[in-house]
Amino acid sequence: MSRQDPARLAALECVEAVDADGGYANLVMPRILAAHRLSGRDAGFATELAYGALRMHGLYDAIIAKAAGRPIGKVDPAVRRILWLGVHQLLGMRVPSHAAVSETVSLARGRVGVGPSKFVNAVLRRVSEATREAWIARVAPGSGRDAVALRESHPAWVAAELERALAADGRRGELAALLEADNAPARVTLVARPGLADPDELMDEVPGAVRAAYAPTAVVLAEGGEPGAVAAVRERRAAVQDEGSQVVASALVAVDGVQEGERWLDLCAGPGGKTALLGAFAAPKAATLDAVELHEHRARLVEDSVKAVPAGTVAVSVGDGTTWGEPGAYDRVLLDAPCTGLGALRRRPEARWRKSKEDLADLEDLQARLLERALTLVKPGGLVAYVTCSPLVGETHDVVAGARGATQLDARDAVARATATAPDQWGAGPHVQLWTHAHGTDSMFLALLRRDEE
Ligand SMILES: C[S@@+](CC[C@H](N)C(=O)[O-])C[C@H]1O[C@@H](n2cnc3c(N)ncnc32)[C@H](O)[C@@H]1O
Repeated sequence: MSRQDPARLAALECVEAVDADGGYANLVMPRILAAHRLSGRDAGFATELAYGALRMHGLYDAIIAKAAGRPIGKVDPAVRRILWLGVHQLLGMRVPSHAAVSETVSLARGRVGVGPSKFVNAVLRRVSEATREAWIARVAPGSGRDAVALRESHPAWVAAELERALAADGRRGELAALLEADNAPARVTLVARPGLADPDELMDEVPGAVRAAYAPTAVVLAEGGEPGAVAAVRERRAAVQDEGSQVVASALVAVDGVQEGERWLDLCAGPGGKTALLGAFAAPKAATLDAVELHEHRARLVEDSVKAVPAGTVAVSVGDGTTWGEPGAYDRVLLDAPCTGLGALRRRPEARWRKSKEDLADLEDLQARLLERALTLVKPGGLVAYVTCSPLVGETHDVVAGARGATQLDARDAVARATATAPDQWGAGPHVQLWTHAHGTDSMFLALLRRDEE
């Protein structure tokens, strides 16, 4: 039995659990790290290695096939996963070549046997003979969309949809920057829920934490920052939440001025990040918030997320948002619709490989039905915020264009008010589209609709 480096073994177990068994890296990795008793730098190395391999294997498959001189389909999947880890150390991390090759070969010997480990050795030696740039020039030459997609390891259809979304938002020519940003791990951002925690409190507690660029509630942790170590997070007065999510939820509250006792609805609430932020805004105004979620286990997560919000503010229900509720009952409705999540790819290394065009068509239909229901549940004159963490045209512009009985407001004004910025910095309107490469947030879409008076 050859010696195996525990951090590399942990990375391999994560890649296997995700690629072979359909797991989610962010759920399986903490358990694997705990089982190997890895923490600090070793845990960071294992996570960077596993996540990088899971993200970049579209590119790495092309390089492995070239280096091996055979189609990738002819490489045993168990061996291929080990090769991803080796290639990522060689081309995506600053691991010295000899260590990357010898440690990965040891891993292969222990996992798939001596014969395949020799193949791993030969392929990795060949890969180590050229730089990342030289390999890219060989397997993905040119600057066309497919070459950019391969270079940045995105499925071709995803790159095509993102290119279309950029063009629809006046951002032609930004595809490479967007796809590159998807491959950079996101810093952890916290929300200080208004009235429950203060950004200064979070920054005092966490060395190196700084205010985020736009949302006054948002604090960005330094690299390696551990949210579980923050008292306000444990007490649910603060939480991990992307800044883009904070911006769009806050924008719904920034329109019109909130009146005492308003009724609000969060129609797709799980796991409850935006519910808790809205609840924190609602409590001082004696507004109430109904939160609806289709899945029981996710509704329980919503209940947990609102623990620190004053009692009596938020009521959580399990229900189907396409049929739930009392028509005309609400002043403000947040519809944070189920979507492809293609605007949040940096958070989930495997996500880009799990979606298909068929999923997109199903989601577009569901999104349209949920928006129709949201516009039924809001009062005449009331507001609906339609939000997705996807910028795809079919999930954003097309869904909003199909809405009946409502008028679209200029969401840039609401975002500007929520973030103390100028409206014209938020695009051409009337929607607001945040972009990972431009704003450093998830690529969230926001449209604000006012239900027409009868
Ligand atoms: C984008 S997530 C919402 C995220 C949430 N707003 C937050 O900030 O934590 C969409 C949620 O909608 C739920 N969902 C899907 N179909 C639904 C339906 N028909 N009715 C209600 N909820 C639904 C999903 O289970 C998922 O939890």
